[in-house]
Amino acid sequence: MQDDLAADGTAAAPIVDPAHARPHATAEEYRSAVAQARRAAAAYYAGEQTLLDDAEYDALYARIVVSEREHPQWRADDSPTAVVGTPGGDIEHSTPMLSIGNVFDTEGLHDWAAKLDKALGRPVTRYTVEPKIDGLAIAVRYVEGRLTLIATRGDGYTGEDVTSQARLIAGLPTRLSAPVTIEIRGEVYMTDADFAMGCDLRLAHGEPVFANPRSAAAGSLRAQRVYDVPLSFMAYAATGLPDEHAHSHSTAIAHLAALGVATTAESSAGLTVCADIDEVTTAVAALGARRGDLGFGIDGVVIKADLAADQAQAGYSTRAPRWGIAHKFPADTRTTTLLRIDVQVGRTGVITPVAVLEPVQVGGVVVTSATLHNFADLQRRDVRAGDTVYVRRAGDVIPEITGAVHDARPADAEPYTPPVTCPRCGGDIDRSNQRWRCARGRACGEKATLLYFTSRDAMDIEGLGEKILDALLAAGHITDAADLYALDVPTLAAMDRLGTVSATNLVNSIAATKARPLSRVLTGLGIRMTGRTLSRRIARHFGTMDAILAAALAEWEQVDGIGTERAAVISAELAEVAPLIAKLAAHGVNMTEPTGPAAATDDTATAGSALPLRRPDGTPMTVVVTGSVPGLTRNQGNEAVEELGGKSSGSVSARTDFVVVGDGAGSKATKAADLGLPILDADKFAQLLTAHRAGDHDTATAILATVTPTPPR
Ligand SMILES: NC(=O)c1ccc[n+]([C@@H]2O[C@H](COP(=O)([O-])OP(=O)(O)OC[C@H]3O[C@@H](n4cnc5c(N)ncnc54)[C@H](O)[C@@H]3O)[C@@H](O)[C@H]2O)c1
Repeated sequence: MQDDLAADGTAAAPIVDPAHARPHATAEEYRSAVAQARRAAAAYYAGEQTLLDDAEYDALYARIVVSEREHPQWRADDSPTAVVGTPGGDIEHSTPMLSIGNVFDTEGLHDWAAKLDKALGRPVTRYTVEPKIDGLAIAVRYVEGRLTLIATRGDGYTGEDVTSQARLIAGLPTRLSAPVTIEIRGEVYMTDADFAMGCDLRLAHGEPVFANPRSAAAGSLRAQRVYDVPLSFMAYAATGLPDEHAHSHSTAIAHLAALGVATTAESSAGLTVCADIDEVTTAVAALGARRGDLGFGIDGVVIKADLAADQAQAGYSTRAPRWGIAHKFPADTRTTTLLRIDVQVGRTGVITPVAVLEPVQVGGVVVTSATLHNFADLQRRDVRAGDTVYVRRAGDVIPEITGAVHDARPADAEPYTPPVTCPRCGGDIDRSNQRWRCARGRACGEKATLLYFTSRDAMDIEGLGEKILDALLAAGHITDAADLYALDVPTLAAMDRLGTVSATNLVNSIAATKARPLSRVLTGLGIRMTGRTLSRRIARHFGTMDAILAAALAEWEQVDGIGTERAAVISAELAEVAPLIAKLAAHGVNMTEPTGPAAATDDTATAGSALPLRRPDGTPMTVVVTGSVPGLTRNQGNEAVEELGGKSSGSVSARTDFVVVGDGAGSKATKAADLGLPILDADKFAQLLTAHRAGDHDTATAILATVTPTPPR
């Protein structure tokens, strides 16, 4: 079925809006989709290993909805569109426990609000915005303040009695602070911290890990095992409250909190009251941005008409209230194929298994690799190349593999064999700790790191070749880049091949590099996922190393070219090299980026200045350089674009302002012509740079005026 979904493209999308789904071609196909959805839902609600990830389920569901709309005669009684959850139980609910409608974007939200206004015949009085906790719904009865019953949502009309689990659920007191008789509804969920602990416990008991905190909560609620981990509860509704508290959703929730129940309002996500749908949109975006920092999983935001009077007037459809809607977020756990397991050796010699994945959208980001933590964990989880694995991005951390779908394992998948020697230097591995290390520690790989640090792209230390580095390492004179700055003439002069003169020259040339701009130092650190261009952007954006080290993940994403995955990797790697940075700074290495026209690439900076590659509103033009520019290397060509105030890009798209085309230009020039993009000859570009450097604005303007669009082919 995954193949079937992929064929129409729906499975590849993180979320499928029914508006974009295609109906099934035949009644048989429809029925098989219904059967598959039923099986998946049964596993999902039972907290077993999920057969599909949420996005795949949503795609399947969306096609079922569209098929039923176009072929009402096909409609099956057991269609997932006809039932809520599954299966039922012995406890009859006082009122049905319904699902909730979904929207996936701001447009959908506005449409929903417009429909609601129309149904009321007036604007909704006000709204509430609260987290859509990714757990499972329960109804909890209190009689005179004492907890008497907990029931799962089941099929929406009847649920299972799970009262005996009350002791496991934090936030749900067995006695309220007042002797009231009410029914509370809310979500049982597992916090991120409890989920991590739960996975370890299950592994220790030889059981497969849960796919995500939601299925962990569902599994733990129904199971009775000694090692079950704590569950948590958050209330989002109640019946039976007196009018003074029940006249609005926000007052009802506040009263529940006063009775001692955990609610959405005091959670880290909070409950926001909004005057209109624009305020709602802002609140939804704000909560979405904090999604990773809440300490528990949310799969969206729930928006409700706040006033009980508005709710009563709007009423319900068969499956869901009309007065509430969920704005769903992209799923944060997806399944994909593990292509192979790579082994990475970190700067300090730590050896880690890394999963190389079939690219998959997780939480709105394309993920291609994920951590497998350590070898012991990998073996316990029994993850193998070829497996379908769960990939999870909990907020802004590096994606992780939480387990494999063992039922979907190909027959020929071989168990993983960890390395016996360090994959980088071939030396012994120290296995005394769970985190394996090359026995040579930092010394492993330091030559490669040092060579890069001293290279032309980075600190560009003249006269320091590979042979001298080898000799310095062998003699123990240096162990890292910072030690280079402590070398003195007598030490160097005493070495083979180096006399006093050469030694003096080398000491001087090393010392001269202390003044290099921060961008060079950053490049030299060899942070994964950054190169020279990105290091320059980072340096210019933050200005100082202190600001870089203090930057929060959200600030990283402000830097052009840095998305969530990259931000997490870069900041983690920087934290790892922080001691080296401190040591370099102690030797007097410059840790600031010069400002001035050449540095003005920040989108907000120097609007209206004399930088030729700025648009009238001061934002940088996007320029692609392809082929050679006279007098400049490729890197220098890109640097020149930035010096001129533009933003250099490696790929041509409709958003490119113009393309600089030089000798040897290839497919990028062709694509630019296809798109009818303006082209600037490389010679003219070199002249533009010269004119700009000479402060000759008229010539620069005249050259830019020759940039004319080519007609599309
Ligand atoms: N992966 C699978 O195989 C699979 C199978 C079945 C369902 N699903 C997932 O479940 C979803 C459908 O399930 P559903 O019908 O239970 O709907 P839902 O879980 O998406 O939404 C309704 C539920 O939201 C919960 N909720 C959380 N916070 C709330 C709040 N603040 N206010 C009100 N309600 C709140 C309630 O429990 C309510 O029952 C699908 O979108 C799909 O992603 C996945």
